Amino acid sequence: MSVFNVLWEKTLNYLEEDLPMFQFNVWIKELKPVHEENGTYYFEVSSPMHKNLMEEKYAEKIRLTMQLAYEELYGVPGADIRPEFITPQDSIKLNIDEKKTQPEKREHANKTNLNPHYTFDTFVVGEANKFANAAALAVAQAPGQAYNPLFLYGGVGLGKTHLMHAVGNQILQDNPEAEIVYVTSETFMNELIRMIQLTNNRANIDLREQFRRKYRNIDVLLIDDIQFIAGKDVAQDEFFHTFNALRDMNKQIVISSDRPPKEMEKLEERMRCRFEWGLIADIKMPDYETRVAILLKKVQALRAMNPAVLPIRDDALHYIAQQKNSNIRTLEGALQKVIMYAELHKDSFPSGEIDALVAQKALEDFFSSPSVRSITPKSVVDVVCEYFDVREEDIRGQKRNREYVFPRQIAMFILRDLTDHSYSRIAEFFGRDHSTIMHAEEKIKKQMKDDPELKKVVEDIEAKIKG
Ligand SMILES: Nc1ncnc2c1ncn2[C@@H]1O[C@H](COP(=O)(O)OP(=O)(O)OP(=O)(O)O)[C@@H](O)[C@H]1O
Repeated sequence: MSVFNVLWEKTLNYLEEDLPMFQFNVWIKELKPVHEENGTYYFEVSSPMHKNLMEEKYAEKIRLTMQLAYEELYGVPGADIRPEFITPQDSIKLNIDEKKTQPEKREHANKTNLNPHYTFDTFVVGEANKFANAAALAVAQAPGQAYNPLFLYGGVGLGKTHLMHAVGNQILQDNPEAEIVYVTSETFMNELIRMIQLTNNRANIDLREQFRRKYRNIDVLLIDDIQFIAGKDVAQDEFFHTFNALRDMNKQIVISSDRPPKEMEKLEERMRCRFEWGLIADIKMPDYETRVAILLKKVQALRAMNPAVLPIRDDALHYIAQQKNSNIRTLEGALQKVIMYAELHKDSFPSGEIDALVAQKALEDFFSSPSVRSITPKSVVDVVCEYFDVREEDIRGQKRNREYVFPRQIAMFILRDLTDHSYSRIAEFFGRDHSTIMHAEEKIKKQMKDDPELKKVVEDIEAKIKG
């Protein structure tokens, strides 16, 4: 799938939740992403009337949503995104059909859901992750031959996903023809369940074949957060056969987990022993110097992407990095918060640079919140249910009435705000895809900016949760 298609798929998920069903089905779903050039994203529309309507009514919404989706996919703001709507005649004039059939190779190289920013170059190596990094590099240089599977484990937000993507990106760079699939175990399970439901209908019997082809006719499988598969019998069984098929053909498998195989209680024995066949490498919390170096690298990347980001002095980075109990994702969150704060208050520090004092001000409440460990998805949902007088099964269920969707999104937002649970972990609790959690987080964040009453509601609920 091309980068444009991946971005559009994610944008569609968001728009589907935001727009009335009729508008979404009639106008938005019909758009055909055809071509991207220097930030302009061309969509083919069915008629001049459709084009006018898109330009007048939906263009801005689509632009903002694509920007949000871009940031969520790649972890950096989507620079200048401009949607453009063209009729089939325009598309001939612009010669877009010709561009669509550009060399096979380029199209192929884009067919991946890897984050291009997660590479070995952007991964900072220190004592805590040097073994995992070396193992990942060895695998990237000799896929299917060095260690198979490579099993990476470690705490939340310490770089497992980053390293997996780095393996994939490196293999793709050396061999643009390689078929690489990155998937979380949660998505693997959801796809499997959907496939099983659909194949109950005999007309769809070849879906099973399609599913198997997707996971077995590839060169590299990167599967993230495998711990969620433990105890799910059908998924474990399917994964067992996928694993065997790939390994028998010397195809590389990289697995990540929050714990080593021997501590995964509900994991079937046959799976455990296969996970132990290759190499098991752990990632620990990086030391202080490495944390500073990681933050520095993030700042450099951010400023390269967006020169308007104010310069940040080393003492500010040291201030952030000294928060010992925070994982890298939390530190990145702190850095983002400092940048946002500085942007809003830049008139009050004439030096134009972000220093430790500014960082300290920006992060007044950030690190002093209660231990993130004591706040669980269940404890948040309990308080939210009480506040809105709804039942837990309605919040965690699939109903889409506003009376449930709104508290559900608030609960998702609060979990991201008060804890360092990953999107996948929260998604798993709500039985949804991680993009739904990202969307809820962004949506509530945006609404809070415009609506002081909502801000107060969220603060009240958060205060109750903190006790
Ligand atoms: N050594 C590092 N160098 C650069 N960035 C890092 C490093 N370690 C972690 N990060 C960054 O921290 C963030 C969180 O990392 P990542 O998502 O890979 O964590 P994870 O271990 O997969 O977490 P989870 O268990 O929640 O899935 C990412 O933005 C990643 O780029």
